[in-house]
Order: sequence, then structure tokens, then C-alpha cells
Amino acid sequence: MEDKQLQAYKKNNALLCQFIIKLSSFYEGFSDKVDGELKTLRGHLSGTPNFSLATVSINKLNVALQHQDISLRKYSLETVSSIEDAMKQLQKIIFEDEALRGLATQELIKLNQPVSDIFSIYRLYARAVQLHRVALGKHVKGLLSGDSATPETATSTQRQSAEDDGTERGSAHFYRSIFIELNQLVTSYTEKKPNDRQLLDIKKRLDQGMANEQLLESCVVVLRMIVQDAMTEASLTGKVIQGLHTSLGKIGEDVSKSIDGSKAQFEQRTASNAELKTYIDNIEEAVSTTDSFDALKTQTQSCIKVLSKTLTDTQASDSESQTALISLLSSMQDRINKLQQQTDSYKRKIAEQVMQSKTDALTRLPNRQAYNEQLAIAHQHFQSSKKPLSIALIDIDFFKSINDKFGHSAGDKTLQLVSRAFKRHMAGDQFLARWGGEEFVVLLPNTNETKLREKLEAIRKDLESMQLKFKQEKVVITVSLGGTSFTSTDTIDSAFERADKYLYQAKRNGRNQVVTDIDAQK
Ligand SMILES: Nc1nc2c(ncn2[C@@H]2O[C@H](COP(=O)(O)OP(=O)(O)OP(=O)(O)O)[C@@H](O)[C@H]2O)c(=O)[nH]1
Repeated sequence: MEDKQLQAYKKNNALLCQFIIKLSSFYEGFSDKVDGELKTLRGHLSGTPNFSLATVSINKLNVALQHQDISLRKYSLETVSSIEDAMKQLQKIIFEDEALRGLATQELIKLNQPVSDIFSIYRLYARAVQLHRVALGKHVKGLLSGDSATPETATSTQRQSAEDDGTERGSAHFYRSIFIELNQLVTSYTEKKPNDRQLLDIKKRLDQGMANEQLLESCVVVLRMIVQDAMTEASLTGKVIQGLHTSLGKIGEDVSKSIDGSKAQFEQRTASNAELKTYIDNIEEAVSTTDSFDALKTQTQSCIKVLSKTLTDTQASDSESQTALISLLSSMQDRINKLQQQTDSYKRKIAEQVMQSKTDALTRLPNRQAYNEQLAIAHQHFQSSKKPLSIALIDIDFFKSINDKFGHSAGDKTLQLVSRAFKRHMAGDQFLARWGGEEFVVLLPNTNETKLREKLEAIRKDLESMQLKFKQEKVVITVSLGGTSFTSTDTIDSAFERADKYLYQAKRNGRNQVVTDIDAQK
């Protein structure tokens, strides 16, 4: 080889080595094994390159990178599928917003296309995160003000200011939920203490609307009242139990006195019987041994005298202990009667408390806890009897707008009127409860798919025809309903989830409608 050629060859080799060294740094960080081998390769290629050792290193790297490729592919698939899941969840939340839903669908379509390299996943991921942020901003804002921001038209400044408002909106949302909670608490508490002036004052001010500081102050006042009442209640309960304990103790004493008395009486009677027996034995002996009639007469007379005295004494002692026993029994009876009265009133109080804990204070309907208990019983019966069982969820449409337009009290009133309307449709063992907020749940034993649909449709129609009036304005309330019948493989949760899915389908389809298994099969 010519000198010139050799020089050029060496120069190219050096360039190639530098290139490999630089390229190898790019792949650093995928795994410790690859990193180690890359370091070795760089060592072989730097300074005076050793190509034979570098070739060994390159072969080892080939194998390691092949494995890496497999795990990268797996990682990509997992990442894409979790982005897909997140997008689907997002679609559920933003189903009302055409534009956002469209964007989410487009992203889902892109996710289903093959991923060419790992870096394109990051682009998909970034877009998914961005869409979530837009939807979340809108969702929070929608909750508070009901207005909407169009994601595509929102400028970056708008987006920035939306982010800046985040904390403010968060706290507004926080105060709103405190307001609702406090309102429910005060409503149920005023039922219990209808003449409490402090409570009535808070209720009135809540209806008129409260500043945030007042809201927190009122929370503290109500909390203090509850703690005070709970303490009084506990001390009353303690007193009742103490009273029962004392009464039981006294009864115990009476019983042991009566037992002691009976024992003494029994002993005395045994002694007198023995005495009587001795006298009778004496008479018997006298009859058999005495020849003289006079002597017998005298002896018998004296024995009969003693006998008569013993009998009179026994009789007197009997009647004395009988009187004592009767008086003891009557005092015991009095104590037992008193005890009975105390326990009866205590039982009534406890039953009332249990009832309260299962009743929704605003609508007086059974609450979620009561429903869950009832459902567990009904489901067990369904499994053993194989008679049909259906459940349904009812949600008032655009209920938030009633609160926003006419105030929270009007919202409360609506909930009460709507509950009454639902209740009119319940017969026999059919069960209605307030699930929470503006959502209700119905349990319909012995009701198949057809009957369920008829019932729900009747409720829907009834509500639609009912006219309410707030601030001189006529308001029509509509409801969306989702209902399903249990199948043999259903759990309590799976049937509930299906009913919930149908309810959201009814909302999505435009509200004021019923969706049941029958509609889903169409
Ligand atoms: N007055 C009153 N409002 C309540 C009560 N519980 C929940 N809310 C309100 O009910 C509203 C429910 O609003 P959303 O979940 O947006 O539902 P919506 O407005 O009915 O809309 P759709 O269900 O989508 O038709 C919220 O504004 C809650 O503040 C309550 O006990 N009393």
C-alpha cells in the first residue's frame, strides 16, 4: 500500500472510531449491561485502536441490544396502552363537550397506529397530558361557574391565566362543598332541635348566602354544638345504665333476702314437724304402755296441749313469713316495672337513633347505608328464590342550574318535591333511597326487564308533567334513568355499574329518558 493511501486509510479509521465513540454515548443509559460494553468498546477504539478486541465487543453489544429491543417494544406497548386507558377515562368525563371528545377520539386513533420509535411515544404522551390539562381546567371551571372554554380557541395567555386561577377556583370549590355539607348538617340538626335559636339563625343565614369566613365560623359553632350534645347524650346514657345497675342490684338483694327467708322458714318448719312427731310418738307409746285410762287421759291431754301450741306457733310464724314474702315480692315487682319502663324508653331512643342514621335529613328518604343493607338482603333472596330483581338510578337533569338560578334553598325544595313524586310510584316491597346529591336509587324486587322499563318510564313522565314555580318562574324538572335486572352471574357491584352506565347513556343521549337492558340490546 502506498504511503499516501495508508495515511488516508488511517485518517478514515480515526474518523470512524470518533464517530462510533460519539454514537455510543447516545445509547448510554438504556441498561447497565449495554453501558458497560459501550465503555469497553470506547476503550478499544480510543488512542491506538485495537480492532480485534473492538469486534468482540461489538458482537457482545449486538446480543445485548437485541434483548434491549424486545424490552423496549414491551415498554412501548405498555405505555401506549396506559395512554389509551387514560384517554378513554377522559372521554367519559368530557362526553358532553363535542370538541374535546373529538380531540380525544383523534388521539385514540393515533394511538392505535403502529409506533415507529420510542420517541414518538413521548409525543403521544405529551399530547395526552395536554388534553387532560385542558379538560381538567374546563371541568373545574364548569363546576364553579357553568361556563365553558373551547380548547382549540383558547390562547396560551388564556390557558396561563386559567392555570393562575387554579388555586382560587380550587378554594371556591372547597367552600362550595363545605357549604353543601354544612347545609345538610344544619337541616338534619334543626329537625332534631327545631327550637334552637342559634341553629335556626345559621340556617337562615345559609339560605341567604354566607361569606367564606362566616361559613367557617358557623362550621365551628355547629361542631361545638354537636360535641356538646354528644357529651350530654353520653352522660345521659351513663346515668341510665347506672340507674339500671342500681335497680338490678336492689332486686338481687331482695331475691337473696327472700331465699334466706324461705330457707329459715323451711328449717323452722322441719324443726316443728320433728317436735310434733315426738309428741305423737309419745301419745302412741302412752296408748300402748299405760293400763289406766285416767293416766292415759292426763298424759294425752298434756301432749295435745303442747301439740296445739306448737301448731299455733307454726301457723303464726307461717303467716308472718308469708306477709314478709308478699311485701318483698311486691317491692320487687315495683322495681321490675320501673326497670321495664326505663329500658323501654331507652330502647325507643336507640331505635330512633338507628332510624336517623339511616334516613336522609333533607328528603326523609332512606339513605345510601339503608339502601346497601336492603340491597344485600334482596340480593340474597334473589339468589335463593330466583325471582327477578331490578335496580335503577335516577338523576335530576341540570340540577346545578336550579341552584345557580334560584338559590340553594330552591334546590333543596326541588329535592324534597322530587323525592315525594318518586315515592308515589313505590308500592309493596319496592325501595327508594337518596344515593347522594341529586341522585336516587330504586330497588325493585319481583320486577323483570319489561316491568322495570314501564315503571321507570312512568316515573320519567310523571316528573316531566310536574311544574314547579320559583321566583314566579315556571320550572320543568326532568330526570334521566338507568335500570337493569340482575342476572345469575351478577354481583351487587356489577349490576350497579351497569345501571350507572345506562344512566350516563341516558344523559349522553339528551337526558329526560330511560335506558335499560332492553334499550341496550337494541
Ligand atoms: N340544593 C342542593 N344542591 C345539591 C345538594 N347536593 C348536591 N347538590 C348540587 O347538585 C349539583 C349537581 O350538579 P352536576 O353534578 O353538575 O349535575 P347536573 O347539573 O344535574 O347535570 P347533569 O346531571 O349532567 O344533568 C351540584 O351543583 C351540587 O352542588 C343538596 O343537598 N342541595
